[in-house]
Amino acid sequence: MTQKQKLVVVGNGMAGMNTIEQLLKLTDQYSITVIGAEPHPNYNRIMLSYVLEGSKTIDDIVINDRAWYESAGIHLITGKRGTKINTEQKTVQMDDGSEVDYDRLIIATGSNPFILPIPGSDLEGVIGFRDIEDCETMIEAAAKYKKAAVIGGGLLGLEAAKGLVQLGMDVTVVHLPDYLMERQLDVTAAKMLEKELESQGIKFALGKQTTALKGDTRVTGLTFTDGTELEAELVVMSVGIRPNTELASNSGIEVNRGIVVDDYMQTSVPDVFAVGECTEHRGTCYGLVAPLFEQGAVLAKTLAGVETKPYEGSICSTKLKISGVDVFSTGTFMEEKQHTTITMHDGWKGTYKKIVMQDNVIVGAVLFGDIDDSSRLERFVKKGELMTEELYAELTGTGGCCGGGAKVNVAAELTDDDIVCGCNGVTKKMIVDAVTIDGLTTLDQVKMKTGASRSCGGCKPLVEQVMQLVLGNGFDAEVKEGICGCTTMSRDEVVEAIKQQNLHTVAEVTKALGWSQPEGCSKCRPALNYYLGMLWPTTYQDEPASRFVNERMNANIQKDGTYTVVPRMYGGMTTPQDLKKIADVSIKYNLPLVKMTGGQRIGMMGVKKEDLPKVWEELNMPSGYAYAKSLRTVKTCVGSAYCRFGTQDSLHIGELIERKFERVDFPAKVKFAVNGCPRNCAESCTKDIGIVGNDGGWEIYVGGNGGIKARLADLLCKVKTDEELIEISAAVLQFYRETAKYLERTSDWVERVGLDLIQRNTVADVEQRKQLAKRMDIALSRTEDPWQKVLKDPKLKETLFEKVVVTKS
Ligand SMILES: Cc1cc2nc3c(=O)[nH]c(=O)nc-3n(C[C@H](O)[C@H](O)[C@H](O)COP(=O)(O)OP(=O)(O)OC[C@H]3O[C@@H](n4cnc5c(N)ncnc54)[C@H](O)[C@@H]3O)c2cc1C
Ligand SMILES: NC(=O)c1ccc[n+]([C@@H]2O[C@H](COP(=O)([O-])OP(=O)(O)OC[C@H]3O[C@@H](n4cnc5c(N)ncnc54)[C@H](O)[C@@H]3O)[C@@H](O)[C@H]2O)c1
Ligand code: SF4
Ligand code: FES
Repeated sequence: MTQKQKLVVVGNGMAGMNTIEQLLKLTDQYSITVIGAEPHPNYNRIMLSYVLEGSKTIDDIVINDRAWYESAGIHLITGKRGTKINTEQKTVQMDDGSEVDYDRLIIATGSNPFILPIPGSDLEGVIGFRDIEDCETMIEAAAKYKKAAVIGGGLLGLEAAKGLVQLGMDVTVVHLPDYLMERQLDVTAAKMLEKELESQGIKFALGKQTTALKGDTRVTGLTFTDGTELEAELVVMSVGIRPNTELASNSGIEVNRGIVVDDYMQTSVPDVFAVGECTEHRGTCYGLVAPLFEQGAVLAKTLAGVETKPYEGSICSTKLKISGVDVFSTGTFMEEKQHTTITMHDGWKGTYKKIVMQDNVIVGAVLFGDIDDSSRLERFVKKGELMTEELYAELTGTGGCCGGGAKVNVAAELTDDDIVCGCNGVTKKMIVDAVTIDGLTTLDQVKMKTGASRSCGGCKPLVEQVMQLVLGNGFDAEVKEGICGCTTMSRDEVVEAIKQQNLHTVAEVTKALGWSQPEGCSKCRPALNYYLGMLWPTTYQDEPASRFVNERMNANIQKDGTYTVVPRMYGGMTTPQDLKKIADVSIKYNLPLVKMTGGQRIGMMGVKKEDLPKVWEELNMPSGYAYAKSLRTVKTCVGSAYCRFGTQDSLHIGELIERKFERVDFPAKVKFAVNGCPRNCAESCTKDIGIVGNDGGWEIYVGGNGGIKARLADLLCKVKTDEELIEISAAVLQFYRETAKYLERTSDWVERVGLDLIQRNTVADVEQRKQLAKRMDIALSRTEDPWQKVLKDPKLKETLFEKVVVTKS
């Protein structure tokens, strides 16, 4: 067997990983290692704007999760920075001193936000907006502070400002020129944009140059050259980016503004390539994904030894991702002497269109208010389309017997090679083939197969139009919710098919049910693993590779790559002996923080991965499952044992419940609370199951949630005895296991299936209730403490937790 060549990528971002995805489609000749400075797997940086404004979560924006790297055989090193390349010996050194050797190397280190070198720029509360950490800092600041300033009214600054307004902050955008987005818009469009954004709550300070930031430790305000000042407790700098060239320049690789590359993304040093925002190609550094993915396509082919056209540079188009604001710009948008323009400005409707031509060739455009023509204009600019009478009539809506007006079917007009999704280089033919050859019928499937609409999402309407063109009435944009893009089947259809066809592994399911990609994806694999375990509780062999990283590691990974260990404390109770053990282990392993959790137990933060098994062994306490879709905590009040108001023994019942239902898998995490009386000190109303003592027995509440979407629990029933309480709790939990969608919290589940159905099955129909409770007991009979399981299995311990020391061979 020939030895695979070693390919190392420094930079686990959008350009580097897109190149690797494209490379894997062409060849398996490389053994790949990826070094990423951030603690996360590869995520969609573009979507950070949506995370900030609250419409997406961090989980939603992960492009390739850790399971993807594992299944692609890629060695992923996160939380480490490449510091120096020895181009003679072909090694990359990392900031912890370890090394990795390469045959070929890709530098994909992206950019750094430019921070204005003015007094006060190092104060607390002054940040750029580039990564998850910045996003989290802003979200935290918005919870504590009121006034924010965003310096720089470009794409990033405006999206940041909108996000902060959504988070409730009073936001002023401070911009140097006297109109916004001057790098993408002309004055007319920029003024229309300003007006629209003002109506959405953003304030503007235009034509202002910041001289200093004020404050002792935390920023309190800005001062400007004209002597005026602005109060701000958070300052976001979005005044442009600088290619991150540090690694290359430390290593003797030619750097100008960016890392200098040729038309095949080769740097000045043999076998060292660069891609993405860190590069400079023919004198240009790019700051949008579409050009970076075009570079990646050329580089992937070069590395795979597949013939490729050279990369000759890109024409950029931009769209602002703020809902309710349609603005687009492509190519040359500011006319000069040599240009002619067509301009249409409708002040009443709030629309603006400008098309710029040179020698009759369309070279650029700006649209505001109505951007339906954006894809066509982008295409015309890329192709250098000539303006004709017909085209003029179409674009201005002035031609035809009815005075124009009829919308052109853009999808029909596209040629096979026309790009539909600029971000991902997806052509019309690729989408048509996905529908006609692969038989795909939903947008999610086409997105999964081709990548179309996976990044900024701006092309979604056009992708749908192309699908509509091919499928006609067979295309329904509002199709039923499939469990992911690998299938059109809903959760219920999948579960039913697993039962009917007696399927027992994830691979069997994806094969038998015709998944579009046999290995599944990060969305469906964990779901199938759960459904299979729920349906075949005594025989199913859990597939750890199909679980999220926290569940595979049995601990919660934190943003610096260390883990949190939370031992079980039944009913929120502990002993002096256990407390001493926690203290001793925390001191021994030098843990930076020991924290009381919201669920009445203790979190030991900052445990190194390789120390996890030792910590578990020395604690010798059961896992608290703080990382799992399982029973988390049973919060209790002191109840009748100690409280003078208490009528019921909440401590006893809380402990009983936690011991009974721990360890079994649920569709999502489950939290309980037990209270000794209706004063409700342990807050039953926001728990998945809340139990409240009353004089004659207990009240059981379901579907509460105190998290992102708060919901008060509904009263399910009142019972008299502890036995009834336990049996109904078991029946509710099992009914939830059997009918909820994977990741659906009880709060959403109760609203979807209805309290009535839950009451009928778990309270009214006693026989059904007993059957459910029995099935819960069967599921519970197979559980085992996961920490002990690892400790008993040296091989598992080694694969999951031994420190990977990368040495030069
Ligand atoms: C909030 C936001 C919104 C955006 N919206 C859009 C949009 O709508 N449309 C669009 O086209 N573009 C958008 N962009 C720009 C787009 O995200 C970037 O063009 C793209 O991410 C650049 O890809 P890259 O791989 O070159 O760099 P990055 O994605 O930044 O990846 C570089 C990675 O390398 C890591 N790294 C750096 N140095 C080292 C080292 N020495 N060792 C190891 N790792 C290292 C970094 O930590 C980073 O994870 C947006 C950017 C932001 C921040
Ligand atoms: N929707 C999108 O396509 C999108 C969204 C976010 C970010 N991005 C990309 O991220 C990168 C960073 O975005 P950006 O907006 O920071 O860069 P940018 O260079 O596009 O805009 C920076 C803006 O800051 C202004 N500025 C410069 N110095 C200033 C000062 N001292 N005071 C006030 N204003 C000043 C500039 O005039 C400019 O308009 C860009 O490459 C951008 O294309 C794209
Ligand atoms: S809920 Fe009732 S019993 Fe429990 S601590 Fe509060 S007052 Fe006492
Ligand atoms: S154009 Fe951005 S995802 Fe398609």
